[in-house]
Amino acid sequence: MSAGKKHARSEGEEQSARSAKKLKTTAVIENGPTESEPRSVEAEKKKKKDKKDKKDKEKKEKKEKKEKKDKKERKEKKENKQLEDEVAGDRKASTTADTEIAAVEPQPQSDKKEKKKKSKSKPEPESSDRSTPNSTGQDGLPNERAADQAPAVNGAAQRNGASYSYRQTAALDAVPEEEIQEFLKKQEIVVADPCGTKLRPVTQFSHLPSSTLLSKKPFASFTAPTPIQAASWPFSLSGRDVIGIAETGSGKTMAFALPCVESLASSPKPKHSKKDKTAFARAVVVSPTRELAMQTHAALSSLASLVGLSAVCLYGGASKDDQRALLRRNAGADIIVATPGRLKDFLAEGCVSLSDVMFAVLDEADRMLDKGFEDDIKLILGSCPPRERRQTLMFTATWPTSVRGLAEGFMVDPVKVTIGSRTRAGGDENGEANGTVELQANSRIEQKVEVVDPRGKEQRLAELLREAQKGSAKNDRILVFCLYKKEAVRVEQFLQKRGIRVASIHGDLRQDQRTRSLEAFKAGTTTVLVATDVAARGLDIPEVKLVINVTFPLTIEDYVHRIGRTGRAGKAGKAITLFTEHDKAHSGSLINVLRAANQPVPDELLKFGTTVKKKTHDTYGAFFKDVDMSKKGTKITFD
Ligand SMILES: Nc1ncnc2c1ncn2[C@@H]1O[C@H](COP(=O)(O)OP(=O)(O)OP(=O)(O)O)[C@@H](O)[C@H]1O
Repeated sequence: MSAGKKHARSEGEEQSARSAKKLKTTAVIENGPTESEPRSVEAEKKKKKDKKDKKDKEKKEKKEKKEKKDKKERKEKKENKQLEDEVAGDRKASTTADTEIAAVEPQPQSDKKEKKKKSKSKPEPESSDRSTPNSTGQDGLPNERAADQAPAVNGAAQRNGASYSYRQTAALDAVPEEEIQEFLKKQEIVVADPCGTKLRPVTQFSHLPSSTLLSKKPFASFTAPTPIQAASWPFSLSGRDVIGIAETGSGKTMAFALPCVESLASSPKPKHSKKDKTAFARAVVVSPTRELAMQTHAALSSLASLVGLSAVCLYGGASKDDQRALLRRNAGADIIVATPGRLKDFLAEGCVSLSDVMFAVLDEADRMLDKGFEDDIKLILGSCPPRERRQTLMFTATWPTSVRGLAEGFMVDPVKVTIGSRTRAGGDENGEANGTVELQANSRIEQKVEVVDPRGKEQRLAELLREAQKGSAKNDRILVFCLYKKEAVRVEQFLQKRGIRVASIHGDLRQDQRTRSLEAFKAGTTTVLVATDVAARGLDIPEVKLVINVTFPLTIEDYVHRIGRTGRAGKAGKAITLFTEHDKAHSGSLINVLRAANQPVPDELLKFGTTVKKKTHDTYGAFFKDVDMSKKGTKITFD
C-alpha cells in the first residue's frame, strides 16, 4: 500500500469516526432529557456536550489549517527546487539550432516576464557567506568579500549561475559625488542602461570588491583602471550584459577578462562523466583573427591561472590533434578563446561543447557581427545556453549602426558603455551618435594624410621609412598596411630590395610563417612589418611608432583599427595615409574622423568631397577572414 493511500484511508477512518460521534451527539440533543432526569443534570449534560462540540470543531479547524500550510510549503519547496535545477543543470539541454534561432529573434515579451519572475523567486545566494571574511565559497576557495562592503547591487544570484555578486565597496561609497561626476566628464564616459541602474565607476583598483583573484594582485603593473574598465566592471561584475565601446589600445581585453574569471571562479564546475571525451568550456571568447585569439588567450590565461582555471586557444592553420590534446590535458578547459572557423569544426566533431557556457565574449564585436562572420556567430552563440542563462559581453572600438540590432538580439538588456567625445560631436545624451561623428580614432595618434599619385605610392613609402628611421630612430617599429595579399608580397619584396629589414603577415602565408613574422617584429629583429588587415584589429605590439597606410582599407572602421596599432595604453603614436583618387569614396568619412580628432585636413583631400557614402564594399568582412590553408577544397579568399 502506498503512503498516499494509507494516508487517504486513515483520513477517511477519522472522518467516519467523527461522523459517528456527531450522530450520537445529535441523537441525544434531539431526544432531549427524559422526564425522570432532574433539570439541572440535563443542563449540565448539554453544557458538557456543547463544550466538547466546540473543542472538536476547533481541533478540526486547526488540523485543516496545518494541512493547508504544509501543502503550501511543499509547493514552494518544489518550485524552488525546479528553479535551482533549471539554473544549474538545464544549460546542458539548451544547445542546438532552435536556441540559435531564438538568440537572434527579438526577445519575446513572455521571455522578459519569465526572466523577471525567475529573478524574483530565485533563492538569494548565501549572502552571509559572501560578506563574511574568510568564509568558504561554493568553489571551496576562501571567500574574501570584505565585511565593509555594501549589500550586493544585483541582489539575487547572477543569472548565469555565478555566485559572485558585485558590491560597491565602502571605499568607493566614500568618494564624494562631485569627484565621480568629474571623472565621468573628464573621461567622457556615457553609460546607457535600459534598466536605469546607477553604478559608480571603479576609479581605483582598491575600489574593487576584494576577491581571491584580486588578492593575487593581477594589476600590480598598472596604476589605475582605464575608463572602459572603470565604467564597465561594476555592470559586468554584476552579471549584466555589456557593450563596451572605447578607443583602440584602451584596455578592453582586461575589461572583459576580469569579470570572466571572477564569474567562473565563483561558480561550481558542472560534473560530467569521466568517460565523456567532450570538452565542456564555461566561457568562450571569439576573436576574428588567429593572432588576436592567441594574444587574448595569453592575457586571459595568466589571469585565470591565478585562481586555478585553465584556458585553451583554438585557431585555424595549426594542428587539430595538438589542440585536441590541449583540451584533454586541461580537463576540458574552463575558458576557450577561439577563431570562429576552428571552433565550428570542433563543435561539429563533438569534441567541444558550449552547453555549459555561462560567459560569452565577442571581441572586436562589430567585426564578428558583420556579414563575413554573422553565420558563424549565430551558430556559436546558438550552441551556448540561451542569452537569459549566460552573460554576453561585446567590446570594440567601432560600432557601426549596421550591427547594433543584431548585437542586441544576442543579449538581454545590455548596458552600453561608451568612452570618447562622440557624444559631444553630434550625439545625444545616450551616447548614440546622430550621424556625423560616431567613429572615433584614438586622440593621441597624430594623423597625416598625403594625397598622392597611385603610381608613386611605393616610392613615397620608401622615402617615409627612411625619414622615420633616421639616426636614433633606426630601430623604431613601423607597420605598413596594404589591402591585398599580392600587394603585400610586392611591397615586401620592394622594401627588401632596398635593404630594409622587413617581414610580412597576410593570409597567403602559412600560420608558422605568420607567427614567425610577428615574433620577429615584436622582438625588433625586423623593424618593418608589411601587413594586410589581418593585423588591423586588436594586436597589441609594444612600441609601434608609426603606421603607414599604403592602400586605404575597405571601410573607415578598418582605418581606425589599423592606425590604432600605435598610440596604445596612453602612449602617443603617428599614422600616415597615402590617399589616391581610387580611394575618393572614403574622403567624407576620413575627413570626419580627422576633424573629430582635431587633426589637419589637407585641401587635396577636401577636393574629393565631404559626403559620407554608404559602406562601399559589400564583401567587407570576407577580406581578412582567416582561411584554414590545411583544408582541402576550400575556396581561398583574398585579403
Ligand atoms: N589599467 C591599465 N593601465 C595601463 N595599461 C593597461 C591597463 N589595462 C590594460 N593595459 C594595457 O594596455 C594595452 C592595450 O590593451 P588592450 O590590448 O586590451 O586594448 P584594446 O582596447 O583591446 O585595443 P584594441 O581596440 O586595439 O583591441 C595592453 O598592453 C594592456 O596590457
